Amino acid sequence: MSPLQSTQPSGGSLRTLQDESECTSADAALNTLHGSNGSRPHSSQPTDSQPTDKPAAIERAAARGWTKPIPYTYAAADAGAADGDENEPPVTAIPEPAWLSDAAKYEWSDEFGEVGPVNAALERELFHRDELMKAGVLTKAYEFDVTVEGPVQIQPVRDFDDAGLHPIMRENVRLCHYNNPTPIQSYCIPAILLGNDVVACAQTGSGKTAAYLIPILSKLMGKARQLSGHRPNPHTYNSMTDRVRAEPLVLIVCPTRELACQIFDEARRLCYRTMLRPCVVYGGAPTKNQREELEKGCDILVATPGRLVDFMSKSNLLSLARLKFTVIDEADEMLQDDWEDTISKIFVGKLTISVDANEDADHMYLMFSATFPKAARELARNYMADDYVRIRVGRVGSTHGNIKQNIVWVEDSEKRKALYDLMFSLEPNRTLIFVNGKREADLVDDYLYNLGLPSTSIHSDRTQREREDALRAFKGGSAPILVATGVTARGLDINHITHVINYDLPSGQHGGIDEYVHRIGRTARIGNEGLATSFYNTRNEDIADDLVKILVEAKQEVPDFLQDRIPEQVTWDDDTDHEGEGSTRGDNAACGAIDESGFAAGNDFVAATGFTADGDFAAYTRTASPAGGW
Ligand SMILES: Nc1ncnc2c1ncn2[C@@H]1O[C@H](COP(=O)(O)OP(=O)(O)OP(=O)(O)O)[C@@H](O)[C@H]1O
Repeated sequence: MSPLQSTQPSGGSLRTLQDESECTSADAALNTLHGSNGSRPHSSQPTDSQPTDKPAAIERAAARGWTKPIPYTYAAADAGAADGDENEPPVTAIPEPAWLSDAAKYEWSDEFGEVGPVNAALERELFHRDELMKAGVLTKAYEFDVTVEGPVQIQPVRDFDDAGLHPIMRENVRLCHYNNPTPIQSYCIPAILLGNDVVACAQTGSGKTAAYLIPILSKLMGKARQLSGHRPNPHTYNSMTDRVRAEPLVLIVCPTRELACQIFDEARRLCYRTMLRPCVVYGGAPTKNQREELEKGCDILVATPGRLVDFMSKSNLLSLARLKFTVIDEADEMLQDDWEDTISKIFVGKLTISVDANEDADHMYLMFSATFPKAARELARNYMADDYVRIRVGRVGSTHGNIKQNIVWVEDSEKRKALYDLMFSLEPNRTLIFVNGKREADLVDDYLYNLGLPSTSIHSDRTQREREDALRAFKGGSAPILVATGVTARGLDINHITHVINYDLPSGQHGGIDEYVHRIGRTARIGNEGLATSFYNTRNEDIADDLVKILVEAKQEVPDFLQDRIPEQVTWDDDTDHEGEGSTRGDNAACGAIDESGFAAGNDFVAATGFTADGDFAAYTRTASPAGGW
């Protein structure tokens, strides 16, 4: 018997989730469900909670409050506009785009002067949709250690008013309802405005996208006219005679199509009323639509690697010669071997010789992620300027305290039943279920759907049409249960995902603990709270040690069957600033030039004094909290 097995709870009165199925309080249900000692939640004996015929199943799900499952016509079901304020004048709703790349953006006209006029319909579509994320209200004090490493002193900003933003950017930030910068934004905004290359790492859902978009776009606003390529007039545009070659100033590359569309969405909001024109290109959707958008001019290009390289090979369609900023989002994923070739093509002018090379000395390179294993960090340095700034909020790869993490023992053979019962143990809410295989995703989705639960699924074998429709249904609420493979783990930002379930925990070979962190990070974003439930059994022993460290670090309950894995002290092999032999940064970081002066208490920003006498590289750590809420 393995040590793990010997610590499993055994026998006794085996509870079934049926006992909780009629609970009205989610918390009460969870407490009983998982037991105060993390006891095995599911019986291996048959239970009678699962209806045997479909009408009864649908009736039971409806009685619990789940919406009726609908067959595959999601787009039609969700086409409605957001609810409006009675006092607002009627505004014609912008119809849902056929593809996310076609989504409406602010169309600039040269007659506009410095700032474009308000476009009420677009404003409503960009800033007032029900499904947009709402920041949580802080119920407890949060403090993060922020480590900054680099040759320049970064003065964090605590208020967007003091950040030196372009007035239109300031206004757009207000329209986004971003009241205060998050800790990563506090440091990245000044670092990027100062012109530094940046490698940044902060927890999931902490606003990293805006941390780079706000300063980059703000820097370009006001200069766009002089920097951008020729732009046809959108109001008289003739696709036969007026089309131009896209020459973006900003390139943002990320690993998944869904994430690309999401970053594009944020760029659409932050470019509102300016001449900066964002576009997105990603695989699976027709090239025609994306090409047509590029031909109207593009300043901000968000892309997945494959489609980008494809378009880069068409020199009359896309040129990177004007690029001023290259951002790699989910950088550790993008720096994996699979992408190496693509990434070096993207870093033209840095690593490879190309006719279209961008030789601009001012070209800035930025990398962002919530996880950043040491090997990826070392690789990242090859692409950055020598004087790049590295910013990290909390430990690289850590989760944050507002995700309640539950690990429950469920044998493989019992997983479906346990899942079904779990869906009845809590109030119906938007729930994301992760499995490790595409076929499993289909099977689990079918299983739930046939039992009257409003589920849909997404994985890489699905057509892009199906992927976009599934996400739309999930966001719109017509299918509030989404079964997904890891493809959606990274970056997805959907409001009110209150529960993430790891039906399968990620294996060590498939992302391991980093993928776990990304997956559970789909809930409890930007100051909200959420629950992550993971089914665990002997097959997950390979990530058990890291899982326990994550639980202890985030002050979560460790179940009985993992108690013997608790280390005396939680340490992480690669959590060090020593990035390799002879690293100047590492040496200086280690020589104790650290200033612990914080700005959390009373929002007191104290100047960092942690620099070496000769002003060379130094690392310093402060604490930061989301000033006055998110
Ligand atoms: N200052 C802010 N105040 C309130 N909400 C914000 C702020 N900045 C960003 N947000 C919102 O927070 C949500 C999460 O942001 P984002 O997706 O950029 O997080 P992230 O750190 O990139 O997460 P992940 O690592 O999971 O990709 C988004 O809905 C965004 O609109």
